[in-house]
Amino acid sequence: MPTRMLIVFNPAAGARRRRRLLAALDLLRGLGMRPEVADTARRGHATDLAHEAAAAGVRVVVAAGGDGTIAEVAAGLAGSDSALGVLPLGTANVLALELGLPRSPVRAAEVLAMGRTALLHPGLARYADGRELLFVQMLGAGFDAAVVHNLSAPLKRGIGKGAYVWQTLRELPRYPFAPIRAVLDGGVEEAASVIVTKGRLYAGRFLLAPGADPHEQGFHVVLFREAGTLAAMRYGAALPLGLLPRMRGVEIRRAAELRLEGEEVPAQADGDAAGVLPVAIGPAPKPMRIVVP
Ligand SMILES: Nc1ncnc2c1ncn2[C@@H]1O[C@H](COP(=O)(O)OP(=O)(O)OP(=O)(O)O)[C@@H](O)[C@H]1O
Repeated sequence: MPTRMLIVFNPAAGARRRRRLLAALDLLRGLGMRPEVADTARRGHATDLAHEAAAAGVRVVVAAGGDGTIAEVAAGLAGSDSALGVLPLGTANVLALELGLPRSPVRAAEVLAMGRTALLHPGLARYADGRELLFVQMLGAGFDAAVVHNLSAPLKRGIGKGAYVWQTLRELPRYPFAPIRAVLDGGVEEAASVIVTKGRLYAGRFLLAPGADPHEQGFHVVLFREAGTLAAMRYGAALPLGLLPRMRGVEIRRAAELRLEGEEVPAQADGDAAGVLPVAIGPAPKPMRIVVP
């Protein structure tokens, strides 16, 4: 009989994460479950591990890490019947917050043990060179992607979310704000930065797109119209106050498919660097199941 659950663990962030994983494992074993654990050895490894597990008929493959690990596991499960589980051990854990998953590893393990699933509709980004990238929460182009591209991994491990604040301050005076053309199914838009999102939240529990829902099809496209350091500072200050969606110069459109174009504009997907524009965005060929509370 195939294993019912594989936990794909990203050990890159050190000892504290391992302790949280062990707490979750204790709970699952106490309930008589025998999950297997596989550590990732490199970027992208979680996709291979998840793909092999799905091919072997593993019922639930759990991403134990942050949003990047979740996206990698989801990419490996795409098109299969295996469900995606989440143990939130990352820095921002946006998808976990979006789905209402508990932060405590023991409580999150209880959710996994219950095994209730819902449909998730990931997005698929297609690049000019034919490369495809699956994302579960968002794809950003412009300023926030520049922050992600230049973020120091050791600093992120050391001070967590503070690393984003630090890198934002470094990017503010130097990011060139090249214009972005967003070709939505309803028309063409211009913006300085764009975040294409499946969910409501951003950078943790901050509100970005109030009407979005990862269980539904389609995307909310957040357009940041104003370019420049001052505008980016205003947007950054509004985010933790929950005011971003109502800011002057911020507009939200809905789209089933879209294309983002721009000269040397960086992109990020689910918090990891994701190449440069142009990129075409649409739904993944098949929705997937995700374990939810
Ligand atoms: N063994 C490894 N060594 C180095 N990098 C790895 C390893 N395993 C995974 N990674 C990479 O680390 C990146 C970040 O990991 P992850 O998303 O789990 O945590 P995070 O970035 O702290 O969390 P969040 O995305 O929620 O902020 C992933 O995109 C993944 O590609």
